[in-house]
Amino acid sequence: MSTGKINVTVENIFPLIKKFLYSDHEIFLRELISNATDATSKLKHLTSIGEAKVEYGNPIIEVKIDKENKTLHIIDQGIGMSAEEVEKYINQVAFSGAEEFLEKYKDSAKDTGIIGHFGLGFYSAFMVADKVEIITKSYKDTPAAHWVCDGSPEFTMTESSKTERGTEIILHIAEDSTEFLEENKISELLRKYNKFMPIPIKFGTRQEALPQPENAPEDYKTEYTEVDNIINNPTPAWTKQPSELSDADYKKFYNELYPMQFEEPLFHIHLNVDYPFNLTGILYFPKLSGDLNIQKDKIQLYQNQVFVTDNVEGIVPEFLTMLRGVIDSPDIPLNVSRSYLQADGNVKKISNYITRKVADKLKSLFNENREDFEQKWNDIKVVIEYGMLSEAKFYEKSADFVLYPTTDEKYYTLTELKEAIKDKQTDKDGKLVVIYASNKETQHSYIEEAKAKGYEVLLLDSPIVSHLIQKLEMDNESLTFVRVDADHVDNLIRKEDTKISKLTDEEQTKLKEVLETVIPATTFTIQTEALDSNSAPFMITQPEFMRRMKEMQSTGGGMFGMGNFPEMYNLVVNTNSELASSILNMSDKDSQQGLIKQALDLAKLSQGLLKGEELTAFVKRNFNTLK
Ligand SMILES: Nc1ncnc2c1ncn2[C@@H]1O[C@H](COP(=O)(O)OP(=O)(O)OP(=O)(O)O)[C@@H](O)[C@H]1O
Repeated sequence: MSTGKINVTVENIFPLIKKFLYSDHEIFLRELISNATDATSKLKHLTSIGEAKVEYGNPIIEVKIDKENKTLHIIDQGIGMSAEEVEKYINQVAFSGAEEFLEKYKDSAKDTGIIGHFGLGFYSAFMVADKVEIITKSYKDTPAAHWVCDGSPEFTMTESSKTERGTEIILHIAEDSTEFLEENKISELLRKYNKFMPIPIKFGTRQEALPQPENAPEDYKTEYTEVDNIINNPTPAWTKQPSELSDADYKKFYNELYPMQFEEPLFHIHLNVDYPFNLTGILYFPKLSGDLNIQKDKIQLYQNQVFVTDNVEGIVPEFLTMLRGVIDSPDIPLNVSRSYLQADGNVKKISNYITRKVADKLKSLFNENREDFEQKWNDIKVVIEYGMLSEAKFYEKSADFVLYPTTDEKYYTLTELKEAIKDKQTDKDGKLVVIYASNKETQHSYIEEAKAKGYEVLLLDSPIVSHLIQKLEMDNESLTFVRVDADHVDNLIRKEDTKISKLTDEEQTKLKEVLETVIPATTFTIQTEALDSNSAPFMITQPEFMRRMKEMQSTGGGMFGMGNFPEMYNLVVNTNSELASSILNMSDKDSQQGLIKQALDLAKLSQGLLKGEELTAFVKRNFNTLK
């Protein structure tokens, strides 16, 4: 037996580790299983190159709980270590690594961020155990070693009688960590961190039904056999080549990743690059409904099949964090703070690569089956529009596949749209006016009027659309967007002035005065217009500029302070309508006021603005006229 003192300068760093990593104790299991996996993979490599003259076989890693002795065991069949190697790798490497770690991250460890994803390695065992044993036998012909350390820098090392190759780590779980002796807890951790690790991991056994024999009697009772309970899939879809996978395989993997997600993904993107960085993965475009699973089922980041985090902020461009799937890369630095991550050149390249792949995929989906793409548009548009606004590269590429749907479900690209509307929707200054609606129901009458004039009306209803329109207008000088209810239909596209007014200027002024006695200027700005005599006599509109700025502010951006402004409405009164003349010529003040009130209420009704008490009074008044 030998005893010794581990060469650390900090007398007792265990309490420090516990303190700093309090919330992330659970990562110890991931670290130990990673070591076991590495040891097994190394053996595979050594046997394959003829360096290790032993049978590789079908090694597994076993995790075992011994409740009685309050121990947790992690057993592998990998390369193992000789006593000298334990001395070197554990006493020196692991411990000095831990010390270095502490020195470096003493301060940043307090930040929440990515702290849980450090590779603290073997040392992390002491976060949950007050004594750790290593029983290990090297693949080389050396005696097995037994190392014991109780958390102080002192250790003992003896020879062990272990005969099989590999390493067993025994954790004597500390009083304050007994949750790690619970089967459910360990199961949960294995599912979270080790679901796709490359070596099979056994945790207990399970019953498996034996196949029913041929000619089984009617009252045949299914027989069961006990088999290893393997908790992981060592060859997840992203580690395979796209050519090996069918659509069904991709869907199956989606279910494996998100067992609680019952909706199928719309499509997937297989990522695979090995220069200038290594990255594999599969991203899925989900159907984005308003449910909260969006929050829960996120993109998962792996490092060589070990789960790291599902917070991929900074690695995946923000607009794509709404997607699902996995990214696996050994090149993403995990032991650094978020701000560093954002400045890291490799990480930026990864983010650009993902953006480009997503754009390419969207383009090919559009080219290969436009009809199908159109059907999916409603479910993917928010991600795309967000990408157009936030990533210049994506915006450039998006012109190839972004669609502009009409209220009649016709889908145009921007180029097609310009061509389709250029004859009827060019104004007197040569600008192309794109008319759009944001809600088919509430803007129904406006949409109908615009369509009756032969205009195309787009349906742009996502929450960030006002920002997008603003950007499109900036990039296309000859293009201007206007919502159907921004003005009277005759004014949406200003053509040469050929308006003839029935009323003289004095009559128009007088009409305005009369209207203002009933309709105070604080609620509506009255705008008298000589329009087609068949057009609606009263119409409420919302000027484009103010409305858009307000919308932009409520979704971030726009003009400062605009969000607090009240809604702005105009009341367009058609001076060529019969109603305008009637109002003007009425001698009885009460009847005149009644008529104005009725016309205003009808206009409000069509904009969905007549509510509450006003609506009740309106309905009552109108029933009375039916008596
Ligand atoms: N199960 C094991 N079988 C064989 N060798 C092991 C085993 N566990 C640890 N080792 C050896 O001990 C060394 C130190 O392990 P430790 O986990 O502290 O660091 P690491 O794995 O090198 O790096 P990381 O900090 O990323 O985990 C390993 O590099 C390895 O040589």
